[in-house]
Amino acid sequence: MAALTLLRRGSAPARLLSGTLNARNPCIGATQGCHLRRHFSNNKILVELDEASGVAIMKLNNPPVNSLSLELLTEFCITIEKLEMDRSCRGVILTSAAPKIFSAGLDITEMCGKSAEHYAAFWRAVQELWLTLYGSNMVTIAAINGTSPAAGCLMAMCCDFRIMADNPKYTIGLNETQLGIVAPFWFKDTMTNILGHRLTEQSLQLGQMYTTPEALKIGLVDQLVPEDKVQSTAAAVICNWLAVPAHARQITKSMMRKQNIERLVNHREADIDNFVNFIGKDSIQKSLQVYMDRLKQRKQ
Ligand SMILES: CC/C=C\C/C=C\C/C=C\CCC/C=C/C(=O)SCCNC(=O)CCNC(=O)[C@H](O)C(C)(C)COP(=O)(O)OP(=O)(O)OC[C@H]1O[C@@H](n2cnc3c(N)ncnc32)[C@H](O)[C@@H]1OP(=O)(O)O
Repeated sequence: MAALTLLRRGSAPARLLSGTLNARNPCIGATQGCHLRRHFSNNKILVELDEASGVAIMKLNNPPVNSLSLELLTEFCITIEKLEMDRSCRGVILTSAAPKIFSAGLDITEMCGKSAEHYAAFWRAVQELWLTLYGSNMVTIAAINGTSPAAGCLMAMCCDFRIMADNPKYTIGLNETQLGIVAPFWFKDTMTNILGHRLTEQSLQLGQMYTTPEALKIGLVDQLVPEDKVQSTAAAVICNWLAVPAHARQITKSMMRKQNIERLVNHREADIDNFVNFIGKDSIQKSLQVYMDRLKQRKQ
């Protein structure tokens, strides 16, 4: 259904080819003071679209930790698609409205004690998020202003560029094995394209969460900046990306990501069956329950 914008639209979409004003650098308008800002929000996602620059700031807003519930996942995809269809939007900065947490990853309660039908609907929504974000034509910049485990890290990895707040308390990584679960092949593929095979293998087996200097060193994030500079740096970086001729950048992005996207599209139903069977196992349910109990005990 949604997703696969890159593949569906194939080459450069008409909306970008027909753009005239500031086609070379759409951020120019923003610096000339002609700010037209549109705000819209669903329950869990806040959006501010600056029509002058063509940049939307999309904030995850699901307190306390931005866990990715079915509701949030659904709203996320609707928002990206809406922005994708909006002629005035060319790029998205993805960030968090929560202090200190970018996203805690998938909402574990959606994967515990529910029916097979629920697990299937949930997993389809997780797939949809990946397809929509990873396959977006827009420039996507992750402004990672907090800790970002598992699917939180996946969301950041789907973006074209990652800027993280240089805070010693923040970590990022795919920690699934620490929960007794397994990152699926498309999480793995996304990380492999960033880190390479060896490092991804090690990272996934250990369920490694990286500190910010470690994440920068291995290339999991592209830039570390002081916490109060995350948004301004993201705004500057996205201007550079938007200055590249859109059709050429999009075709290149499509060329780099197409294979991974097709792999999930072609195995989507089998991947859902796999998830439902896996997550429904007593042993896996027990692992998740133990993990949730530990999270709660940490506070006592
Ligand atoms: C053969 C098989 C082959 C292939 C496999 C097939 C299919 C694949 C199968 C499975 C794949 C699943 C992929 C899963 C991806 C995920 O994203 S899983 C989620 C991983 N996330 C985490 O591990 C993060 C856990 N949370 C934390 O570490 C911390 O909460 C935090 C560092 C994010 C924040 O710390 P604090 O600020 O100290 O906040 P609290 O810990 O007190 O949390 C507040 C509140 O929120 C609850 N919570 C935290 N995280 C989650 C979550 N992810 N989901 C749901 N709820 C969460 C936490 O319990 C607290 O609740 P209360 O106690 O206040 O009720």
